[in-house]
Amino acid sequence: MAASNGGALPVVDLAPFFAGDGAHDNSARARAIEAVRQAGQATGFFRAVNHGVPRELMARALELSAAFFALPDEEKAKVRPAEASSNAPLPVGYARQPAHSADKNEYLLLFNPKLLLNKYPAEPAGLRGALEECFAKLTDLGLLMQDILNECMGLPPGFLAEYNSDRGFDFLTALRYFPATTDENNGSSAHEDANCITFVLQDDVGGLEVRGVDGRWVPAEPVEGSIVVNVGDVLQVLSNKKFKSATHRVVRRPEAHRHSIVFFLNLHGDKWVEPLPEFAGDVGEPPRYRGFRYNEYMQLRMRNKTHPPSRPEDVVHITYYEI
Ligand SMILES: O=C(O)CCC(=O)C(=O)O
Ligand SMILES: [Fe+2]
Repeated sequence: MAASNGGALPVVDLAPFFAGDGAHDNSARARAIEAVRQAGQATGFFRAVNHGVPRELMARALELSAAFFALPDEEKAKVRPAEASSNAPLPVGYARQPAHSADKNEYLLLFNPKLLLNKYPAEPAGLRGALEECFAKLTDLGLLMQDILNECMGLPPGFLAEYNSDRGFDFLTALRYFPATTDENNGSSAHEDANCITFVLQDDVGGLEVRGVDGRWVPAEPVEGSIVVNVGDVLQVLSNKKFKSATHRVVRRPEAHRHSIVFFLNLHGDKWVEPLPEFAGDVGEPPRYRGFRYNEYMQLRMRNKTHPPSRPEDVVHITYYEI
């Protein structure tokens, strides 16, 4: 059996971006930026190490999240989203994919804790704190990665930071995937993420896969302490498809629940998204997408989940805006 060494994904060492050893090592910095550029243009997927999120926090959050999902359904139902309309861009709290969905998982969704929109489980003690700490650390990592991608894309310094300066739409999900059955193992169907940049923390079960440049599925195996990073649709559109929104899926494994914590560095719903002139008119390339207001796309994507179309071709992807 092949070793699960995670060797298939490019590894990006972010140590030179943090204070301490190597912080002023410009060649290490340049290597990391080049590795992100190559991965971003090839598959949109890579693995980050020395990313500034403490290992202990990652392990603790995954363990507490597993303890929450192991609670009886009645307990979990206490944090179901309120029926009445909420100010949150997506329903917060606990949800299980609808029975008719091909995706077999359940999750807890939260927005930036500072917005006071979230619903937290009372149990297990410590889960709320761990998820809030993860949220803060992953936001910091998201902003760093956004600056790195800004440089990879050759944009003016601080361009993406200014374009995406509102942190009101970022969200985090803690997920549990059910064990595969004898006839079915879909955990999360092949998709691209709608947002800007996604980070995945996972337990040791495995099952996350990314579509390689040759179209084959490559496992993003768990490697303790590392974080899987992927580029989302917003950056694919801004870069006029020079940077790839990673196609990925989760395949369930038999005999084990899988847990992950996924952070989505997002974009405010009011923002307009279209190919930047640097990747279109300025370089004589036709725009590959028409412009759209981001919230329109997010709501269409949410509808895919709540009202899955019977014909797969009716599921909305970023191709919906393709010219
Ligand atoms: O759970 C994972 O590893 C990935 C989940 C995912 O792709 C998503 O929520 O968009
Ligand atoms: Fe995803």
